[in-house]
Amino acid sequence: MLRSSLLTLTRIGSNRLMSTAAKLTTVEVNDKTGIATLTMCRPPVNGLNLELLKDLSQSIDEIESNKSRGLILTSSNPTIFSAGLDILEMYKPDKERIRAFWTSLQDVWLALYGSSVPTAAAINGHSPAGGCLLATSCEYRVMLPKFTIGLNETQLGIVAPKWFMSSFLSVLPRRIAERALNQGRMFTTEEALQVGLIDEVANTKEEAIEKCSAFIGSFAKVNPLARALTKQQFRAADLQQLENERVQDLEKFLFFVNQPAVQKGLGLYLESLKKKAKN
Ligand SMILES: CCCCCC/C=C\CC(=O)SCCNC(=O)CCNC(=O)[C@H](O)C(C)(C)COP(=O)(O)OP(=O)(O)OC[C@H]1O[C@@H](n2cnc3c(N)ncnc32)[C@H](O)[C@@H]1OP(=O)(O)O
Repeated sequence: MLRSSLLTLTRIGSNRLMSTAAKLTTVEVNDKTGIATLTMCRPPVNGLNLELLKDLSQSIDEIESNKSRGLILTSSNPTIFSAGLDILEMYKPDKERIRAFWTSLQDVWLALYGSSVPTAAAINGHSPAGGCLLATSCEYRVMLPKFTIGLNETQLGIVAPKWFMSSFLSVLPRRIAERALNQGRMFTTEEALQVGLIDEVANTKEEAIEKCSAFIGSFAKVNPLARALTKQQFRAADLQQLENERVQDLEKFLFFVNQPAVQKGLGLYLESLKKKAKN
């Protein structure tokens, strides 16, 4: 792969840092455990724009092909895991770019939810909407206290697609998932633990990464192929559904996002975020 040949390798202690210039993600492989930490680093809030999504896809592919023992997804921002989709991509969108944006989001979900390696999210900050999608696409979640996580789309007047729901439903009981989605509910760390949206709480990012590593380490004595095929069988129907409906899903998104009422709602929401940021 072209990107692999451009890859620069730097050593930090027992970790190999794999990254290219101007990237919005870094991948660090721990030499002792063989586990890769994939860090999102797009200031100010890790908003998922086209470039970050492309970087995430490439990094996930890289981790798969480098035969890492597992993948831990986290953020370089100390208070935000990811603010979800970058609303600026959807507000007054550019025709070509928004197609590429949604297609890249589909790619990231297919790669992460369907990844053959064990995956865990060290959720070191707020994780609304698309951030929650990434976290629930992983097999295990460890979150720091005093943050929030959830699919808040209905609060913005938009609808989470079926595949967002698949990830959510792979973690939560149907009744809780349905109510939370309908309400656009954001869970505090404590509430998320109580309902099972996250698996553990950690006090620091380092501790969260350790707990994620311990989860991945729990597969050490399991045959990797048997584990990967078992995971993929569990997730096959969800993955296949999006694979089969990718084009329709894109067209549905484009139709919906271009509705004047949706544009108006996104504009107002952006304004409220900006006002809040100023105060
Ligand atoms: C339309 C068709 C169907 C689509 C289906 C799928 C749809 C959506 C999935 C999504 O992911 S939509 C995005 C949902 N995300 C949110 O609602 C989160 C909004 N953000 C926040 O709640 C907060 O920013 C935060 C993440 C809790 C962080 O708070 P903090 O106080 O630390 O930072 P702020 O001051 O609020 O923000 C700083 C800066 O970032 C801008 N910003 C924040 N979030 C977004 C975002 N998602 N997209 C674009 N920009 C964002 C915010 O406006 C500030 O900007 P400036 O004023 O500094 O320019």
